[in-house]
Amino acid sequence: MESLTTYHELATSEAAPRLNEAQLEAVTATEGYVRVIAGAGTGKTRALTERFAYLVNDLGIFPGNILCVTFTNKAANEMRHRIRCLTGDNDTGYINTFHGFCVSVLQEDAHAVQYPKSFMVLDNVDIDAMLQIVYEERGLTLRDMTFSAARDMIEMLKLKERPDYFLDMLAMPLENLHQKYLSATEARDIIFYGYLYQEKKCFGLDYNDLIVFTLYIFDVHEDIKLKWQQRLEYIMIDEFQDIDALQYRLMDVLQGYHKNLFVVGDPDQTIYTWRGADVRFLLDFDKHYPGTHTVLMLENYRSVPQVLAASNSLISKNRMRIAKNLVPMREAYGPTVWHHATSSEQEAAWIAQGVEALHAEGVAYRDMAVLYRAHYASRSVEEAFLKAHIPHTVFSGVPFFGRREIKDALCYLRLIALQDDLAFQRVANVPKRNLGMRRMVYLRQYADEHACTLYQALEQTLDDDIFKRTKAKQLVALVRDFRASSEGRPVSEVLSSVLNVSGYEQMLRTEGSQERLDNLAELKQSVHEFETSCGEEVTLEHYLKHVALLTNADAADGSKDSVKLMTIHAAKGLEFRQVFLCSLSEGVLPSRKTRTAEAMEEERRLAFVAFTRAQDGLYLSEAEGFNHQGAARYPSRFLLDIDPAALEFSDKPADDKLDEARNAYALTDRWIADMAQQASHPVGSRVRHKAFGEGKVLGIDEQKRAYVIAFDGLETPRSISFRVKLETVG
Ligand SMILES: Nc1ncnc2c1ncn2[C@@H]1O[C@H](COP(=O)(O)OP(=O)(O)OP(=O)(O)O)[C@@H](O)[C@H]1O
Repeated sequence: MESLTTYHELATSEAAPRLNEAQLEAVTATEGYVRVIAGAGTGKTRALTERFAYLVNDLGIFPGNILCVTFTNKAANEMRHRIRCLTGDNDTGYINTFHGFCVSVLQEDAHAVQYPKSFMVLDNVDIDAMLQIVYEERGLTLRDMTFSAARDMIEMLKLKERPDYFLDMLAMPLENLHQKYLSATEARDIIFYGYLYQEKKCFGLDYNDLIVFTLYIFDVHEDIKLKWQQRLEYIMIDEFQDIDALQYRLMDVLQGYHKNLFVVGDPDQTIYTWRGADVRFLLDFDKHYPGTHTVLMLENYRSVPQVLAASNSLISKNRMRIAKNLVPMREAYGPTVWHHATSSEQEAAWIAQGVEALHAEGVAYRDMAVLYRAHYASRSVEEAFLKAHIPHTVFSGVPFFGRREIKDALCYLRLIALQDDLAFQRVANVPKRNLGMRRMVYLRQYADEHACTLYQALEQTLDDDIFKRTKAKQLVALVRDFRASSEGRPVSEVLSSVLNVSGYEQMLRTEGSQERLDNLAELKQSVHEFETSCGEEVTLEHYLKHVALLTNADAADGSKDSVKLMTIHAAKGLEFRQVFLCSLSEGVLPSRKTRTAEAMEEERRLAFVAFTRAQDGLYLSEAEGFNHQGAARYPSRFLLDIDPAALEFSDKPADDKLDEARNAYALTDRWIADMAQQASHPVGSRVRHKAFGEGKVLGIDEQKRAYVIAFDGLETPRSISFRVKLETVG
């Protein structure tokens, strides 16, 4: 174990960051199955990064033989950067999200399922554009189903009801799939098959497909599977508490040859159950992989003791958990404050004042964050910040990469790289080239008849009369010129140039859309950063696949000195010196949609994730008033979960208000308990009710959670709630 000594020396030397015993163990236990169960802020991410460096620097493993899976692209970028600093190597191997890794597999091996290397990764905006086509073709309206509901439905069908859907995409000829779509009659089927057809037509893959296609290729091509298994000598997975079943399957396949699998997670930070995450994968890891070496990390380096005391007391109220307490390593003082305001406006004003006061004490704006459960909670804070001229950036709402100008710019790049229909439809007439609806219909018909893309249709019909007074020729010339000249050119340069030559930026200048121009500048900057951080040469195709996987949180860079406003989900994995958690009202956090005891615990975990983002100070606030449904607002139960000794108060709510609040929690809890009641008497059985006497169960209303009972002594049947005790008769 010479390397361990070397590493230990390195780890405890002045030059390198110190690692504690548990971290050191996690870093140096490289062989076999290793599970790290660690608390928030205990240095999981640091241990993961150091482990990567240890494998490469000390053990001589090639970065290209290591897969390191992170939860967001932002985390992947950060890790890549940290690892480059540690190893000095530009090749950082496969540090990616599961989806990003699948893109790498498919880029190399999609030919095995007759998909081209240039397949497209679809994001929500692309999916909506496809739905738009389906809705128009089949006369559906948003009243039939909103796009967002349609996207959810497609995802559920793909995951649960029709998990074999991909066979339709792979084995069925395009025309047959088209027919299946045309002959569908129910809205659900029309949307589903219409979408599959659109996807296949442009070789588009959504996030779900990326994993499903990869698994399918591994299933049917033993040689390809073995190649990847052999390549990945070490696999490490961060945020393992939020892994879902498909990702777990993928990981299980990938580790099958070398069997070196390292996972790290915190059961108390599971906040994606609603999206299919299952903490059991972490808890039962040792059962699935016997011989698992488990490391516990509890020493928290992030937060001051006051913040940890509040966090520990909060999460200890969850019943379904393995008890563990975070141990503070910092000694500094820093408050956890509960502020009760009389209105949302006052709450927001208090936050603005707090931010200004901290700023005056020398805290940079970029080191402060305002977190909230739901997007709408940001509005009043934003208004207060505008009034007080506090620089701030909202990382929620319309995602950066979903913004109109960003999507348009990316579609110009796509038009150059792929000439796909979606990109063409989006920007052919932006800026105006006189290629409106009528000419688009003409092109669509031509494309259908000649089985070609819209862009090819335009190329072939350019001299037709219908295009006489248009700028169609300029558009085709633009695409041709850029296609010929873009190879080998940096993507950032192509982007700047196409926005200029196409007249797109000019159009925004004429419109006076400074914010959109600023966003484009930000995009150019992010492309440039990607090029410089990527190491290898970035092609246009490569960049486009990467960007389709980006989410809102990925745009949350730390360069601007502004306060960050984001949802708690977006703040996962991040840390800030000062955290303001606002709108901590019952019905917001916990959300009023909480229907089960499990969901209530997930809400509490969400609050815990928010608390544990804070390094030096945590400010919790809520306001009196009425919620959107017109009911009185109460402080969140999670505030009362906190050990009062860990809190400082700034305007405490009156005691009678708190009593009312406790009554409101009890009501919700009773309702949740009722919802959990199951029917225990089958239809047809005889029962006895304490007031109505004997009767027969006629039916069971699951929706209402009630029996329908014909009592012998009553003329008409009654609905009786599951919650009432009934005796079995006979
Ligand atoms: N051994 C250590 N000594 C000093 N500081 C440390 C040590 N390990 C980690 N830290 C610091 O503690 C903070 C938290 O570390 P890190 O982000 O890796 O935690 P984490 O476990 O991934 O957190 P979370 O799960 O809450 O997102 C960071 O600022 C990191 O630099």
